[in-house]
Amino acid sequence: MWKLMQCSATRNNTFRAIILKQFHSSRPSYYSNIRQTFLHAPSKPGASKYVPKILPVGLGLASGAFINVIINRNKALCEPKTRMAGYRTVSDKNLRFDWTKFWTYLRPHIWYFIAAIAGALVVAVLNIQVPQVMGGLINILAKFTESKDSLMFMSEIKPTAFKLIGMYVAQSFFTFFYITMLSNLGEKIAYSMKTDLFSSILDQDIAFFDRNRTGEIITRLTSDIQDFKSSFKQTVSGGLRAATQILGCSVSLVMISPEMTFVTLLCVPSVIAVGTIFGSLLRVTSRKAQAQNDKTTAVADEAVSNIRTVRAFAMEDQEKQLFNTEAEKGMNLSQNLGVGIGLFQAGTNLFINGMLLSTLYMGGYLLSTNKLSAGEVMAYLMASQTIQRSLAQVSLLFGSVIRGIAAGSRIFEYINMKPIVPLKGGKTIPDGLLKGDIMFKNVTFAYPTRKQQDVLKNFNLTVPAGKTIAIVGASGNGKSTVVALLERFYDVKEGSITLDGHDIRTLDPTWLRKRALGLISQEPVLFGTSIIENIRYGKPDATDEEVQKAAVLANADEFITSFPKGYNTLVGERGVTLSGGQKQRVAIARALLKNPSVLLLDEATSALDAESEKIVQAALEKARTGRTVIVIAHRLSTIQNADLIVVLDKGQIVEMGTHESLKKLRGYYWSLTYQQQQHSPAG
Ligand SMILES: Nc1ncnc2c1ncn2[C@@H]1O[C@H](COP(=O)(O)OP(=O)(O)OP(=O)(O)O)[C@@H](O)[C@H]1O
Repeated sequence: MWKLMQCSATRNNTFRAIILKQFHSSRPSYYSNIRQTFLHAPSKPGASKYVPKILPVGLGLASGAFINVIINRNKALCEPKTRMAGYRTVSDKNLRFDWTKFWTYLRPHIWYFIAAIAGALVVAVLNIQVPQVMGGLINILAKFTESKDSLMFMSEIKPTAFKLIGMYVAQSFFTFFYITMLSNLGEKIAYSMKTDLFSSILDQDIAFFDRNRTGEIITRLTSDIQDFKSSFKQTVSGGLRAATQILGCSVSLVMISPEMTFVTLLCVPSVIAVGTIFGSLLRVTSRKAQAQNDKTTAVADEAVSNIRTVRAFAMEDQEKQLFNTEAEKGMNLSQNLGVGIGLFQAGTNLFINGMLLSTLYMGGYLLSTNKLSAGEVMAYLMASQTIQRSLAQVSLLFGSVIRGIAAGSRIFEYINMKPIVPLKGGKTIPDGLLKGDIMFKNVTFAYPTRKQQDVLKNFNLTVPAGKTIAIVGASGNGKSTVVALLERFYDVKEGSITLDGHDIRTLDPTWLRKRALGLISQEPVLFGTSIIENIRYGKPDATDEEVQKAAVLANADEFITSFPKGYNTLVGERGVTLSGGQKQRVAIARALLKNPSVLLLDEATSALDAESEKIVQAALEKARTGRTVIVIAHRLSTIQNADLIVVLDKGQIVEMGTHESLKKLRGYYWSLTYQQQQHSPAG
């Protein structure tokens, strides 16, 4: 060591400066990679102040979790009860990554992939060669530290310096090249997966949406796609580079000094072991933190989208408290992650410094015994550092791969999911021939999410074309279910439903919904665009005149034209800037625009006040002409003109007749509904 110091002192400071510069410059990007690998979100300024600097990671994570449990348990005992965050955490355990499917996304862009790999390999090969050329440069520097012949120095150093410059320029160019290729590839794959995923989600059965929360579905479209994309890019670029560099630099090390290589190799297994253990510990914490972030987002999402209910119940404080609790859990997990990352970085730092010192010591010894030149020691240092960095990167990539595979599995789960009721395919009835005869034959049905409970049992109903049938009954007796089955939102368990004698399962569902049926429900939801766009949703190719005609039929034209912007008035999110009656009339116009043969009115006026109901009712009266109509109703006023009234109880028809005949019958369920309505202002 002493000899090495003497050597360094006499040969000037250049050698030391170059070594230290190389050593330090390598670390910022390396550490930012670590953070990128384990943290999904960019680091928060100031977050590190919470992180204790030295703690064994297991102890840190475990004690953090223990303290959290104690704090949360005490809090739970003291805090007032508020709604639960009710967010279903999906287990990834049974999901499998579909490699065949992945290949179908990769195959069309295979040239980008090959180009990216080639570029990354060139960069890796250059990285391997740079230490050797740098070593040559150091040898020339060392040679001229004592002799002051600058002309000679310039001529000797020129070829090596130019070679090095050329290599650095080539390295920059190929780095740019492979990152661009990889970025294009990643974006193209992510785009295809995202659009396929969205398309698959929209194709799913309604039962799928009964089972899964909107927040969870959206997470797959956003953060899972993002995770998969970044993991893919990181794995291809980092993995390839790391593997090539480890291999290439190992060869260089052996060529420079087999003795020193042996000493270095002794450390490799421990580096891999520690890296892997840390990697998996941090990965688990990272996944927990990410899941907790999703949960926090879901709480915020529900509070914001239900702001009117929150305000009406003065629940702002409770919502804030719920959000704070979930956000705090997220913060605690992220802090644990921070402790782990801190320890990992500190440990890596210590290890790299130790390696540097021992290589210097050993290198100095070999230098003093003339077995190695200063340039060779320098080349050795650079190559061994490249290997250390690459090894650390491989262990970090391991976490990224696991995360990417988990995200990919979740994405493919939805993409590969086939709906029971397909959107398209089947017979259609030509326009002129469609009459609108409907028949339910011995229909038994249970919702897929509650298979044990038959909502309809041996349900039989005939609705002749052009007639109006009203279905009444107490709440929860299956009235809306009749409409849902006709729309084929679900398929019947037993029996069949026919339209003009055709089982609806043999008809094209898109044609059925687009052309044959028009559904108007109790709480119509509009899209946050203009009134004209909302009405045109019923028939995208409708002219402005057709839209206006439908609005006139729905008694909507008058109020629409009274707005300063008329049909171009924006209705706000879900139509929030329109009154209930106005929204309903826009929805009626939207349904009438497609000129359906069968009109399904699922309590279409029950959410309205008496005045609005009268206006909407008048609109519906006009719309009924020449159509088969099924009315689901609570109020007698809505069914006075029905040709037949059916009383439903626990999924079975218990009474059937005209308005007058049923009034006389006074069956239990009918009289219940009847009496209720007689005493209500709208009845
Ligand atoms: N998507 C669903 N998944 C599971 N069960 C459901 C679903 N929708 C309704 N149900 C159940 O089916 C039964 C019938 O519901 P349905 O909505 O048809 O009743 P309804 O007579 O229209 O009631 P209301 O007059 O209150 O609207 C109820 O017990 C209800 O809880």
